[in-house]
Amino acid sequence: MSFLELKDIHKSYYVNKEPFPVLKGISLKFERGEFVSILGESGGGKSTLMNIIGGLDHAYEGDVLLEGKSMHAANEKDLDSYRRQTIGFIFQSFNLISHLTLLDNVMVSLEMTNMTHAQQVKRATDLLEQVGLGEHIHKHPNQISGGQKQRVAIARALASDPDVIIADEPTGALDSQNTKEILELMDGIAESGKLVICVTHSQDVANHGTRIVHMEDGQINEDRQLKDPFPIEGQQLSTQTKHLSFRSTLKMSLQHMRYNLKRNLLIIFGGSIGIFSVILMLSLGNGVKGYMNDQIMSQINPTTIQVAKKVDEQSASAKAVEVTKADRDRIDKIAGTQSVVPGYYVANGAQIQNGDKTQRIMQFQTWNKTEKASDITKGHKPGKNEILLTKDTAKKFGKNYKAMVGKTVSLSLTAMGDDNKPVALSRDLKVSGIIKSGTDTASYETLDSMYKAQNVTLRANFAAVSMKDVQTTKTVQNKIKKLSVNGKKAFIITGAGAILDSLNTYISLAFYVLAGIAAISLLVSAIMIIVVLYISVSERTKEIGVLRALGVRRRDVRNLFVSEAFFIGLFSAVLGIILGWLMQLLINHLAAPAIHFSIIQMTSGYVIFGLVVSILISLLAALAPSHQAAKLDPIESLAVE
Ligand SMILES: Nc1ncnc2c1ncn2[C@@H]1O[C@H](COP(=O)(O)OP(=O)(O)OP(=O)(O)O)[C@@H](O)[C@H]1O
Repeated sequence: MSFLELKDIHKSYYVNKEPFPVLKGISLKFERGEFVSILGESGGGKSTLMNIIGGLDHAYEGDVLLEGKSMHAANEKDLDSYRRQTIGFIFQSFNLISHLTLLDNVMVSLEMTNMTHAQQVKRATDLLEQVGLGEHIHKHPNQISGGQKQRVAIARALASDPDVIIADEPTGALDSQNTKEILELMDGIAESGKLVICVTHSQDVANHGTRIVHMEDGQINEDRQLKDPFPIEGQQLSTQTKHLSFRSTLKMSLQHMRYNLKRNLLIIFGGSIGIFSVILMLSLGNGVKGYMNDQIMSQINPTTIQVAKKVDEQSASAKAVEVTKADRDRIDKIAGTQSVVPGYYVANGAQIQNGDKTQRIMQFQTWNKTEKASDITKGHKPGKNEILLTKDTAKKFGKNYKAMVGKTVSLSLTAMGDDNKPVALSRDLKVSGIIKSGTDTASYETLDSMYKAQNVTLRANFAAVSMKDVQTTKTVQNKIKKLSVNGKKAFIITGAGAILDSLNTYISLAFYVLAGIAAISLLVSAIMIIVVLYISVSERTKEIGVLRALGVRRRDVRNLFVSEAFFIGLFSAVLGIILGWLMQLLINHLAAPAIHFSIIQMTSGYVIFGLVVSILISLLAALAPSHQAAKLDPIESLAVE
């Protein structure tokens, strides 16, 4: 049984569906320790035969037997492992991976062996020393000469200790001195008990080996033994291989990114702008919402709301809009309410007279908990026959507005009788104090007695409902909104509480629109990443071919591009977050004197969101290009100039 045997190999290429036969029945036997040169005219099918022997091409008739075992039934996985374990390729154009150092070029093969990392580094260094490149291991391929490149390729081919070395015109690109040295190295390989098969045009090179096989018209027309094969000592154990680990693909993609640092930094910067704008928009939305709430909350009591009757007509009668005792009891039953008190709001404008000055005031209502007692700057809340003036109203009666406290003013307003006839009411009230914001107020009892004095009934047109905290207020507010009479909603929330809710909705809406615009820049980054990865795939086609020839699986090639996209996404997100954070510091610092509030409020939620979105977008963008890379045919990829 021969070590490697080719049995009646036929191979045709199909051009426009027409078969073009290249190999027409090749049968050959090879042994370890042989240095076989395959000679023949150009286009005679030598490379085609090498691809079949090397497990790169599976579409042929006939059979390849390795130690008697047929390769015909081999699937893709078997062929990957065959190339890793049994074959070492040496190419005419060296095919080193440009972004890896010489050491790492050799390491690619070794990373697919069961050796420890330290053993791998030692073996790669030893091999490079053996081929005379010990001092250059950290150089990149573009920093060494052609002859040196071919030595690296030899070291790489030998790395995983394969049984067969296939060399396609290994000296084709070298001068005579380098040719001599490379042939000596190859001699040494055969001498070490490996099978060396070398395609060449040069008779001199062929004469160097132990055997010459001559091909013509797709067949062997001469098979000549020059010397005895090198002796093999015992059964050789080759190194066990495995597929490229995920860690190695991550490392390789980082190495590639580092090699193309400038370009990748630009891409990452581009990507980060998308993430930066999304995070900044969300944080700004958050900040503005917080600011608005803060502003409004500072003027109202957030745990008390005003509830009015929901009526369809604009000018409903006082009776129709009355929030009755029954209504208040209904509201009071809702869990979470602490107090429900009647209130009256004068919409028609009331008048306050102080001496000869009369002021018309647009808002007047009965004192209730929506007013903030803490905002009373002088005096106290209105008691019986008292009135509390806002700072604005008080100022209209004189510069020294605080002097109004204790004075008596006359409050006039128009009440509506049950017969819908207006009744004028007026009473002298003592100014109990000044409040810096809110409404001019008197107590409900005071107003009630003013009404009674004129035989008019005061009908509460709102109820002030108090809760224990803001959260309960929201829940109760929603429950009140749901209460109905005859299938129709019974109440509406009035006052600042109502504005707050809709304001928040508008702010959120506005910022979702802005975040949407920022999302467009994310989309642009995604397209950019897709384009970049496609360019990268086409730039690296040859490298993909080399990796496949070394036994790297399709899946690992895909992972290589996916990991690169992952890193682009990750680094873009990190940069975007840092930029966003810096912007937050800057804007908040600049805005602080004017608004005393952090207008940009980045949360950890937004940071995580940005990170996840960026990585997801990059991975999605990598889908098609990485799939394309994995799909590439290794022979075609290697043939790319
Ligand atoms: N993918 C392909 N599709 C169609 N024809 C092909 C393809 N690859 C090779 N051929 C043809 O098959 C024939 C053998 O090609 P191959 O590369 O094996 O020759 P070769 O002996 O290695 O030539 P050279 O010494 O010039 O490298 C050539 O005529 C070539 O044009």
